[in-house]
Amino acid sequence: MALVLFPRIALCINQDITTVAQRSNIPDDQMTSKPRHWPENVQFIDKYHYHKSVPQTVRSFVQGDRTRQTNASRPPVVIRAIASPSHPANGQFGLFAAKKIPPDTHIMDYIGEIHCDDRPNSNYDLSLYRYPDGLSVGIDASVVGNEARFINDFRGVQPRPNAVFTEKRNGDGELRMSIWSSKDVIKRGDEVLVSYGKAWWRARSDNANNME
Ligand SMILES: C[S@@+](CC[C@H](N)C(=O)[O-])C[C@H]1O[C@@H](n2cnc3c(N)ncnc32)[C@H](O)[C@@H]1O
Repeated sequence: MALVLFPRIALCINQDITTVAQRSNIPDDQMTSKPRHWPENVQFIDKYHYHKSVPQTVRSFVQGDRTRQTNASRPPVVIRAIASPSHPANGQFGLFAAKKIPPDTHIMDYIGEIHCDDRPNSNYDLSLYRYPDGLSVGIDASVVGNEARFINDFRGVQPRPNAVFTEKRNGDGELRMSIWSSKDVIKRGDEVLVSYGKAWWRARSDNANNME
């Protein structure tokens, strides 16, 4: 899994959600209610947005047959500010279980902007699919996304992740990167943590070293 993040884009802090929507030409009917602690400079969405770098064939592949319809329900997680000096993401946000989550349970899907261009500076960019010819499809949640964008890596927090990313088609046939609980129960109040993968961290430490 290659999760890749931007150093937070310096969008104007008091820019409201309407302004972001207008700027990105997003229809009003795609605006959904924001969860608590949602940042003002990120648009909350529950459906993919498609960047112009995505060819129609790729878009059709991601969307699938779309003959079925499912209703999305609110995920069993909440966004919470981290205020623990021992947490490596102290001062940021994380995703926490709002209720007990049984093992091997679908928690939610990672939603953002589907793109086929390179986003080397995004820290919210997750790899969705790679074609044999090397074309890569990513989901970038740096500017638009859902609660899943707040999931942290387990390193320095817990000995192991309690959740995993799994590529799967949803009930509508759309290709999603979903978050599932792993083999253990996640207790109410526990932080939900995945592994971003060693390559994700290596890429960032290489970048930091190159800037020295
Ligand atoms: C996808 S975001 C996760 C949500 C982020 N904490 C936030 O509040 O927006 C990835 C960023 O979270 C932070 N992060 C996540 N897991 C971390 C960890 N184990 N140690 C240090 N930083 C972490 C890093 O700043 C990373 O670039």
